[in-house]
Amino acid sequence: MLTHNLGYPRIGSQRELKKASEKYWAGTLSAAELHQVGTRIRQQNWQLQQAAGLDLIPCHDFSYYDHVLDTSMLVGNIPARYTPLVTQNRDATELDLYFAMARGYQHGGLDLTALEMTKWFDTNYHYLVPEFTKDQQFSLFSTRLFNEFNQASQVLGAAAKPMLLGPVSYLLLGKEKESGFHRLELLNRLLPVYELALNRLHQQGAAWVQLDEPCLALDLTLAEREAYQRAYAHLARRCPGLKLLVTTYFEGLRDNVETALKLPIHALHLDLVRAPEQLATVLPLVPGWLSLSLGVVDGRNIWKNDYQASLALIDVAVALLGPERVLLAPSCSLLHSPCDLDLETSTTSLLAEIKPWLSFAKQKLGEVRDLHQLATQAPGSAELLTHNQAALASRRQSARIHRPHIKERTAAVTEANARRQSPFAERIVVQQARLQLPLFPTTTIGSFPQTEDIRQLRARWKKGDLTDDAYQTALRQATAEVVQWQEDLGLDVLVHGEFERNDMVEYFGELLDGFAFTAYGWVQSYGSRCVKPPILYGDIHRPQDMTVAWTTYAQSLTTKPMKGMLTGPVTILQWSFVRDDQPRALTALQLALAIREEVQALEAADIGIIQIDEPAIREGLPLRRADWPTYLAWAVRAFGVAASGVRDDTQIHTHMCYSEFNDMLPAIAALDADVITMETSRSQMELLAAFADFQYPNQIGPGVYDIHSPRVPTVEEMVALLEKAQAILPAENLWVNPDCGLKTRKWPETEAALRQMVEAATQLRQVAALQPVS
Ligand SMILES: CN1c2c(nc(N)[nH]c2=O)NC[C@@H]1CNc1ccc(C(=O)N[C@@H](CCC(=O)N[C@@H](CCC(=O)N[C@@H](CCC(=O)O)C(=O)O)C(=O)O)C(=O)O)cc1
Ligand SMILES: N[C@@H](CCS)C(=O)O
Ligand SMILES: [Zn+2]
Repeated sequence: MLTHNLGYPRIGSQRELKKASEKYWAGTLSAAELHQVGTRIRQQNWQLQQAAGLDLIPCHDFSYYDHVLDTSMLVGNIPARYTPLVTQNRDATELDLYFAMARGYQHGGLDLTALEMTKWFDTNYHYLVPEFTKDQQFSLFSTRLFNEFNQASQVLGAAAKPMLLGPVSYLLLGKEKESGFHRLELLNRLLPVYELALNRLHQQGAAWVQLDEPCLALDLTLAEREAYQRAYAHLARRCPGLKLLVTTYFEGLRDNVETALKLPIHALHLDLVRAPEQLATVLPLVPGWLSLSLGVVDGRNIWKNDYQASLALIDVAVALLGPERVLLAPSCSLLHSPCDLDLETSTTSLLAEIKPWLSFAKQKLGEVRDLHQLATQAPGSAELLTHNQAALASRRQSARIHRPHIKERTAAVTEANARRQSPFAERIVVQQARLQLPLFPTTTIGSFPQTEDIRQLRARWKKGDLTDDAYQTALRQATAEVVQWQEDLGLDVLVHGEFERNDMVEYFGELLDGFAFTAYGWVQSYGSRCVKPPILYGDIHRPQDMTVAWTTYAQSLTTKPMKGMLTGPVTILQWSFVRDDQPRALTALQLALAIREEVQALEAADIGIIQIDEPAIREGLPLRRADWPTYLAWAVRAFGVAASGVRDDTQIHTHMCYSEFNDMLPAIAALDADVITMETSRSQMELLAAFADFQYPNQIGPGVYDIHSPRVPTVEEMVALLEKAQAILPAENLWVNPDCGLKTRKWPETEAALRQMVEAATQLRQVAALQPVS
């Protein structure tokens, strides 16, 4: 029984890669220094996994930005718009090209947009979407895979297990950039490149190669299933001698079991945390040539593994297949886990109390090793099991988790609590009478640049080097400046800037009872950006106002409407590590009640517009359509509960970003937010056509520029996008705003972009004023 790992966090336990990449982009670190940081992180990760006793250790799980982009680089899928970077700039390196595709490029007269970015399945990780054209060609381009395999094998003193995104998932996760073909038609051109790569790895000494095929756990068409057969028949035939391990995760195989089990591969990985029930279906059908990798340790959450439950799964598999055909592993890559619980050394925090219940990436490797020890009944097994059961029992019995009055309130929520008092058509009339907004009102999504200054201020305050008073005073000053600045720019609906927030979820986690938070529990979100998800371990209670003082202070400085800014219940749920001892729907409802109280407190403080961000509502959508109705029903209800405890003249906004929303328009309409602001600019407003077809009744602010790139949009391109929007949606329903919050941007580009955005709205208003009144 071999133990292995699908992937280890690549940011470094102290976020070394984030810090180095950002310095490299700022021009204060050389490429060689950045590569040194990368090399060091990989080396540490390999050594740590070796020390944990794993048999097969992954390599090429590291990435300087994103592993899907790495695959594009490997197979030479570089969209034509990046060619001038190489032809016009002789000094441009592969790394420059790589980061240009990731972040856009605006230098030396070149203005290249980044690849589109979207959510990696139902996680908070974002990948860069491969672009495909009809005559797409592939060829081996980047040699990073081969270099890293050599490095790993040197460090380990044995062959590492290279991992790469499988060819079918790679194609399915991409997008056609022109009509007239389907990207799966490119498979025949792609496979020879995979074949070359695998054979080269084999020549370098690889025995196993891990090919991630998470799409194999999705709803598949016949053509997609056939593509899997074709792809792996080809690779098995052309790469003899290599042991191919195909991994699936985030869902069960369900109706793809037959397809998966027919693949001529050496081993198949199953996510038995998300879908433990699939083992019973799969086991009797496993062909004689196939080994099973059992993903029994949760790669997506931070709770200690229940050894008894895992052993029950391992034992049945071993009984049927024999130990030599069973591998043990985490459920998915540990990319989604924080690095190391041992770094959490505070003895006074709440976390210290719940620490025995937790396990981060490093500890999860220990769990895989323990499970191997238990499954093979090695000496010390009994103590391991007893210790594990004691930790789980202490969590189950903890008085910290359960609050009867919260359970009663949650049970008493009615359907009326989840609905506004009047329909939108009536609400908008009283809201407009109160707010007096112009046509094409301009606004932003909430956050403004979180500069070094602001972050250091907070770091000093958290360390105790700055008093509460000094911290508050500095934040009030930043808020006052940004209010004045927005007035000067001519924005119509202002925000307070969110300077007091470390993160839009962690901030609320810190203020609500039922959450614990970590000091170093960072997880990569995209590129160099990380999040520190709070740990939702118990019943949720709101002991105090969370945003009212900041919002009312900002409102006191202006006569323009100031938007209250909250994170919605589904997003808090989705971006936290949540309890696994009750249904997510129930946890969402508890969060919704807490947010509802905050919404009501803002209304009572005379705030006329309240935005409840729900960027993660799409991300939480189950990966299988059959499960959608149940999720959407409770998610929409949770939003409704949070949003509906207010008068008709209080305008509720929501915001969503970085996902495909077309397939959930009825649910978005059911949220019944008065205004929704959303990402559309990278996809050139494609989404709006769907809203128009659906005859979406409420107001919409389609993002007119991409905030994930430092690139400053021109007035003309924003006018063009808005004209597109206006051609399909009533002008009086349109708002003008960026894609998402501006916290990741710098001030100069933020000011330039918003100035142009206000100008774009002004031009549209002028044109509208010239139109005859119908
Ligand atoms: C909108 N998005 C979000 C997602 N998920 C969230 N949980 N939050 C989001 O906002 N998912 C989808 C999108 C896109 N994703 C992101 C994710 C992360 C960022 C981002 O800017 N992250 C910051 C970290 C934010 C934070 O927690 N800041 C803290 C700590 C700051 C810090 O690093 N402090 C230093 C000391 C200070 C210094 O020297 O500078 C330290 O601790 O070492 C804070 O502000 O207090 C990031 O930097 O990665 C954006 C979009
Ligand atoms: N209000 C948040 C939403 C991000 S999705 C922000 O502006 O950062
Ligand atoms: Zn957003």
